[in-house]
Amino acid sequence: MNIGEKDIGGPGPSGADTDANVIDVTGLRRSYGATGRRAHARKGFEAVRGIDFSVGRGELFALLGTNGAGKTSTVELLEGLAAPTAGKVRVLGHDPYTERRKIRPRIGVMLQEGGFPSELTPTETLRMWAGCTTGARPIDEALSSVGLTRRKDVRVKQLSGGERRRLDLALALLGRPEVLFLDEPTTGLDTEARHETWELVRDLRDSGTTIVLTTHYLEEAEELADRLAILHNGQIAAAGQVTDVVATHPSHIAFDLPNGYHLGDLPPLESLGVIGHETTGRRVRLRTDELQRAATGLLIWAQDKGIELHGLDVRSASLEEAFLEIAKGLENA
Ligand SMILES: Nc1ncnc2c1ncn2[C@@H]1O[C@H](COP(=O)(O)OP(=O)(O)OP(=O)(O)O)[C@@H](O)[C@H]1O
Repeated sequence: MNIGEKDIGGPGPSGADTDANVIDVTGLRRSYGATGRRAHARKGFEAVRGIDFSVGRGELFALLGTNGAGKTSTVELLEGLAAPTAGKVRVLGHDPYTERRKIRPRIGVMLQEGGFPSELTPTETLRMWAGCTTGARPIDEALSSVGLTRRKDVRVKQLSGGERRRLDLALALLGRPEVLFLDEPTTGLDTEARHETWELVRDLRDSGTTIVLTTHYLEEAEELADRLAILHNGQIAAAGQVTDVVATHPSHIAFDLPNGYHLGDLPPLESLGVIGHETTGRRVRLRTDELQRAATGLLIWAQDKGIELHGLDVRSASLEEAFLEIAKGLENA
């Protein structure tokens, strides 16, 4: 069976949730080491500082952030592994901490480190896990859904890093979760294994599973996320669809200035909507919020002069550039 087939990711048993939102987070805070006693009250360290977001049914929502931004601290609250210091979390209409027994059978969690016994085979590992999973899928189906059928009787210690991550995913999917939490699912994988995992995740989303993904890889969020939030120092620095987050940052045009021409020979840069430029040797880089206007003006100029712009590169900001600018802006704030 393929992971994309409808019966694995689709909504499971119905619960208290009737809204379109599967996850709702309001004013969420989490502190470590705080004590509540008045006489010796200690504030502790606040890792999550009042965040709000929601995730709709069937959406793939990515939480991005630098090291220590508060991603894991947030996701643990969604998974019901800890209680918030303040604010509210609802997953499938329930408080994931106080009503964990209600939501646990309906969520799947892929942690950063699976840590299963290395002497067992994937089949044995899944069988052991199935024993404590409500409504577990057949083991062979779970193995084939992540492409591990051929490796099902090899010891875990002999699996590659990518195969182990796929076994992690198979465990998270064993109970046919409605909501899946993926904590850095491709860290340490090579490019090919990463792309294979992306295919599996896309199939799951297409089959209706709601997915919360944390990742360091901006390209991963760009490839997979319907919406994302960038966390920085426990707060949301930017949020929305990838195109929204990227659209607030300048696009780039780069080209080699033809021999015999100088920067001053170009049309006035402000008239092209250029907001910044730099040159390295003959290479010119322009920044603009009006990519079409700037590119058109430049190309018309080149055509009129009868010259070819070698090495021409015209592109919108990438998520990585937007992310770096947001982080830099916050550091300087
Ligand atoms: N148990 C803890 N006690 C005290 N501080 C903690 C604890 N766990 C995390 N922190 C701190 O809270 C902050 C947020 O950590 P968190 O692990 O949530 O970040 P993250 O975004 O997941 O980082 P990474 O990408 O490195 O995994 C960090 O400064 C971290 O040192």
